[in-house]
Formats: sequence, structure tokens, C-alpha cells
Amino acid sequence: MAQTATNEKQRQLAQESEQKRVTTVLNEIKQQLTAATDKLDLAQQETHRIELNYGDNTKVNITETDDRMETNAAVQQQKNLVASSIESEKILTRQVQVLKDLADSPYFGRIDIDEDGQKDTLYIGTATLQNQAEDFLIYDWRAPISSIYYNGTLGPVTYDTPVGQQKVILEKKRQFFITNGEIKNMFDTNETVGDEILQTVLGQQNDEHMRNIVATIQKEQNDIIRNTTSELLVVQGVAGSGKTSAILQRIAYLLYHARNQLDADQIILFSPNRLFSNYISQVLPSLGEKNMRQVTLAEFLTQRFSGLKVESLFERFEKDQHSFPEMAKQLHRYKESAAFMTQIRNYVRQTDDHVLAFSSIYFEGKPFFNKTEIQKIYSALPKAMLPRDKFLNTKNTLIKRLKKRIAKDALSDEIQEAVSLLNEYQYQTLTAQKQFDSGDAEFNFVARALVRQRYQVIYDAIYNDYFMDTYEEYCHFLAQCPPDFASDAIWTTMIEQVRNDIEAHKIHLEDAVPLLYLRDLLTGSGQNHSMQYLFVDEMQDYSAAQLIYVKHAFPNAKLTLLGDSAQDIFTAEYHPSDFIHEITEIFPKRKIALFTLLKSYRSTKPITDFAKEMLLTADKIEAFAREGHKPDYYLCPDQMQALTQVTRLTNDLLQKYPTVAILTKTTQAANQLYTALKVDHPVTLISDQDRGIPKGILILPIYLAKGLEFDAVVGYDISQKTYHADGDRDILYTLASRAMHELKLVGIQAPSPILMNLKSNLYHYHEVTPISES
Ligand SMILES: Nc1ncnc2c1ncn2[C@@H]1O[C@H](COP(=O)(O)OP(=O)(O)OP(=O)(O)O)[C@@H](O)[C@H]1O
Repeated sequence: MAQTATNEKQRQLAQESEQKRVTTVLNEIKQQLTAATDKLDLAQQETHRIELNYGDNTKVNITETDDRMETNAAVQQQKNLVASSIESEKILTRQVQVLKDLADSPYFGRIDIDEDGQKDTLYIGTATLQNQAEDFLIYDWRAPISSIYYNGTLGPVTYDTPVGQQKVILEKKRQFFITNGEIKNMFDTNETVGDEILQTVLGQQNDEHMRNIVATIQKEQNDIIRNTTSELLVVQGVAGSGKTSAILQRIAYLLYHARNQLDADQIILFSPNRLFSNYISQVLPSLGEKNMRQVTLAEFLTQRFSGLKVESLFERFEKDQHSFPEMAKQLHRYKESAAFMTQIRNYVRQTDDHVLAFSSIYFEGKPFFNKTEIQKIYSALPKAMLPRDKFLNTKNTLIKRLKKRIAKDALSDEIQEAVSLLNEYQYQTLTAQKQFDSGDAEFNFVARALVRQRYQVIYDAIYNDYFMDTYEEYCHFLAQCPPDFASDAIWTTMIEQVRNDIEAHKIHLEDAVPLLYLRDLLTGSGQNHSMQYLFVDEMQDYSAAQLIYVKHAFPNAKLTLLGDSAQDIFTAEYHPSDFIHEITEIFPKRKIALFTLLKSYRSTKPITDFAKEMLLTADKIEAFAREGHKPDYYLCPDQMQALTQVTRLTNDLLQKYPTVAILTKTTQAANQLYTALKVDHPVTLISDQDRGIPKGILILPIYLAKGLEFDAVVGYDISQKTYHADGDRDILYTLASRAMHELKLVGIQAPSPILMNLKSNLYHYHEVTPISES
């Protein structure tokens, strides 16, 4: 008893002393913030002044050549001034924001170390802070030495430095929970990062945006975040294990360590949907970093097909719910396989008599370069040449012919007359400040420039490879590679279908990627060489062909793939279950680092224990020990009763949480439920066009909730008729694992057999009596 009192007294003294330090550091932050804000004000005034000046200094005089050149130099100088002034403003804005963030919670960790007999105490926060004397008051969580906080238990530890590994003895590790400059809680821990603070963080209510996890990064997550050596990093992690969190902190880490070589624009994340993009959009800014680029696969593909509607994963999933014959399944699998992409690579390496499919280039409604003319150029090239080289040669010939036409047409009476009718401004613009030996030379130059301007559309068409008929070429390729399992008739019908779809300006998902790959390989286009890192979230939703294509599109990027084979909603029917193995086959030459995350943090223990039992791999998932209610299942006799039950549940949950999500299996089901509920209740239907999640009651299909989480989830129509197939396990698992604190499920008439096979102690089962009986 006396011992406990002494310990408590010591703890209080320690907290008081730590609070004193917090206050001192806060004073330093406040001073620096005032100074930085003043500097920012000055910088803003300066930018404004230069911009105002800009107009006066750059009044354009286009008639006198000398004046014009002078004006250009002045414009350039002003532009440089504005650019550098904006750049300093940016740096100062970032500095002010970082200091503001620190002012609320300056740090979250402390380590006491002994390095070769020299003792040191370090505090770790979201950014570095130094005082006038250049002492480190706070170390950035990404600094090499900070890794001790995440990785080490007390005793000897090592950490990586730019000059090799360093050994120290870790003597104390302390965690803080500080808000509004006040220590709310503080723990000494021997674990890597202790459970106490994590309990608090995970028990909080969901936010509109995902939060950063730097204060509580777990050891296995830290390994992912700090890995800079692997070319291909694969994270297979169970639902809620922090995959998305880990990669966002990883991006912040990479940006910090390559400040001068890496810009956020050189990092691209393929995210599952727009809601998700918005949900994670605040994590990097909260760490003082700019967001990376984000794109969904559908957006990425659509951008590459001008004028063609690409089927989305969602559309395909919805369609597959209605009809999904075995042959269609096999055809999908075939066209989405790595082997199919290899066939494309082989196809473009064939040297034979085949002439690529071309289209005429039109100008003002008439063919300018006729298709047969283009075919002739191509056919005249040596047979041994690769199609890609022949294509490039053809392109160059077309450009040469265009130039000849320009030179010829420039001499025509029509153009000569048009030149003489140009006004002074138009004329000067066309001469582009060039010096000429004679008046004739100048006149001819202007005439050619005028024709060139007219024919710009033709040049663009050649430049953008519009003279190649990629669709026809794809059909030709398809005709060459029928699979063993399909009859000629089936394969020919499939090709006809592709043609018809293209005529109707649409394309199926399984054709989109092979088609782009074929086009890129033949035309030597479609690659972005500047992207340095490529992240793919929810990789289980990607086919092998899609992964190969995405990698092809960003050839210099290091790749990080993350996903969960158990959340295989869309592709359970086509994918081999072992996609990690598949990845090693897709990228055989790459150095792969595989990380597995098995601990689930999002949901309470009862929810995770319930969700994981739906999977055959349940024993591999470990729940974080956070207490809560067991899930409830309500079996209703009919739809009317189910609607009443859903209303009752959501209203109850809304008393406790700002957001309650009702998840359905399909969009159609979400629409129907919305129509039924909206009459009496304020509910919001979320579609794949939405970018944000409002508060209140939401209805959305489960695949749109991928990567998201909600305080409370109500699963609607968890019935025999809706969830009975084996592939439905993954969908139910994904649904259940979206809930952080509470999970309710409502079934109609007969319960889903997947649920009935679970141990009955994992949830509460209720039979709702018909209204007339109650
Ligand atoms: N180390 C951590 N500290 C605090 N919170 C964490 C930690 N790791 C994960 N979380 C929280 O757990 C939840 C799930 O994390 P996240 O969304 O990153 O997981 P995920 O593996 O991508 O999930 P899913 O595959 O189900 O979409 C989030 O609320 C996240 O903040």
C-alpha cells in the first residue's frame, strides 16, 4: 500500500516536471510562431508588391523590335521575381503550419539513451524544433535516431544512420498524450509502443478524415514505413491492420529522407475509390507534407481512352451479380492473366508481313493522309524490322510529308495573299522575333508559319498516333490467340462483341488493359518516366494484367502493393487465392520484401473475433484487445419488419455516434433501401461519384466502403438469398470489419448460412416477431 502511494507520488512529480518542460517548449514554439508569422506577412506583401509592379513593367510594345526584346527580358525578370517570392511564401506557410501543429501537441514520446557512456534525453514529435542555441527540443519522428522509439525495448538497441548501424542502450521510454499544451496522460513503457495510449486513440470516435498514427506506430508497421531498400514492397495485412496508415506514414518518411530529390508529385497512389481519396487526404498535410497524387484505376484508364467509356469494377461486379456463366468467367481470367500480357509482348515482336491497322487522317472533312497511303509506307519497310520500329518510321515519314506539303502550300497564291492581309500583330507573332537576311526570306518564313498553324491538327494527329487503328489491331491480335478452353465460335463471337462495344464507345474492363498495352508497345508511348514511387492499395482487386500495365506505365517507380486477399470482393471468382505467389510470378526479377500484418486495430475485439470467423484463415488474425459489445443479428420475418428494425437500430446508434453506415451488397439494394427509408428519415445515399462522407445515416454498397471505417455499421439483408455463395464470405468479412465500435446485422426470412456456421457465442441472435404478434 505504502509502495503504491510512493509510486503514485513519484509519478506525479515526474508529470509535473514533464509539464514544466512542455510549457517551456511551448513558449519557444510561440516565439518562433510569432517570428515566422511576421516573416510570412512580409513575404505576402512582397509578392503583392511585385505582382502590382508586374503590370507596369511589362506593357508590351510590339512594333519596335528592340523594345520588344527589352520587354521580354523584363517579363522574364518579373516572372523570376514572382516565382522566388511565391517560393519563400510557400516555405514560410509550411513553417507556420508546422509550428501551429506543434503548439497543440509538441511531442508524444521520450527516450533516454546511453551512447558510449554519454547520456541523452530525446523528445519525439511530428517535426523537428531547435532553439536559438540549436539544441534539439524535439526530434522529428522520421529522424534516424527516432526509430529507437518505435523499434526498441529497454536495453541494447541499434538504429540505422547514414554512416551505418549505431548501438545505444535504451534506458527509458515514455509516452505522452498531450492536447492543448497539457499532458493528459503519460506512461513509461518497456514495450515498443505501449497499449495504453493506443487504447485511448482507438477508442475515439471516427473522424471525417483518417488521422496520422505517428504517436503509436507499431513495430511491424515501422518496418514497412522505414524500408527504403526494396524495389517491390508487398504488404498483405488483415482488415484494419493499418496497411493504409503505414503507407501514408511511409510516404511522409520518404519525402523527409529525400527532401531534395523527391517531390510529392513524383509519388502516385492508386486508391479504391474517390471517397477513400478524400478520407485519407489529411494525413500527409497533418504531418507537414504535401499530398501525393491519387488516382483510381477507373480514372486512370478513362484518361487513356479518349471518348471511350471504360467499364468500372463496380459496374462489372453489379453485372456479375445477375449473370455470370462459367465460360464468361474463364474468358475474364484468360484476358486478365499475366500470360495474356506476355502474348501481347510476343505479338509486337513478330516480324512478318502483317500490316498494322491504320486509319486515315482527316482535314476539314477530307482525308489528308489516306489509310492506304499510310499502309504503303509501312509495307515498304524491311520485313525484318520490328513492328514498333516500322511504326516509328511510318510516323516520321508522315511528318516529313507534312513538312513538304507545308513548304509547297506556302507558295500557293492563296497563302501568299493571306500573308499580305495579316495585320501587324499577327505578322509579328508569326515571325517569332527572328532576324532575316531579306524581305523575301521573312515573307516565306511567315507563309510557312501560317500553313503550319493551319495544319496543326494534322501534326497533332500524327504526334498522338491517331493514324493507328488500335481497336482493329487489338481484334487482329485476339484472332491470333484463341485459348484452348473456348471453341472457335465462342472466341469469334467474343471478338465481334469487342468490335460492337467499341462502336458503341465502350470497352469491358478485361479488354481495357491489354488494349492499352498493345497500343503503348507498338507506338512507344504511354509511359511516365518521372514517377519515382507507385503505391497500389487494395491490390487484391487488381488482375495480374492490370498490375503489369500499371507498372509498365510508370517504369522507373519503386512499387509498394498492399492488400488483403480476404477482402477480395470483386475478383474472388477470377483470382487464384494465393496472389502473393502470383505477384512473384508477375515481377520475377524484382527484389521483393513481403510484410504480413496480422493484428487488427480498427474494431473492438468482439467485432474482430466475429468477422474473422467467417474466413477459413481465421486463426491467422489477431484482435487488438479493446472491449466492446458483441455484434447483434436480427432475423426479421419480412422486408417491412426489416426496415422498421433498421430504422430503430440506426436511431439508437445515432444517439451515440455522429455517423452510422448501413451497408448493402449492391448499389441496387442501396437504392431500394434508400427509397424506402428516405420518406420518414434523413438518410444519405452515397454513390461512386461522391467525394466526401457527411454525418448522419448513410447508405452505401459495401464495395464503396472499401478502405473506410465507421463508428457503427448496420449490415442490411444478411439473408440466405443474398449471402450464400462461398465468395460472399469475403464480402461479409469486409462489411463486418468496417465497424469500429458497434456492428448490427439485419436478415430477412432466412439467415445467411455463412452466419449460421459461426460459433453462437460470437454474437447475439434475435428473432424479431411479426408486427401483428408483437
Ligand atoms: N499503430 C496504430 N496506431 C493507432 N491507430 C492505428 C494504428 N494502426 C492502425 N490504426 C487504426 O486502425 C484503423 C485501420 O487502419 P487502416 O485503415 O490503415 O487499416 P487497413 O489495413 O488499411 O484496413 P482495411 O484493409 O480494412 O481497409 C484506422 O483507424 C487506423 O487509424
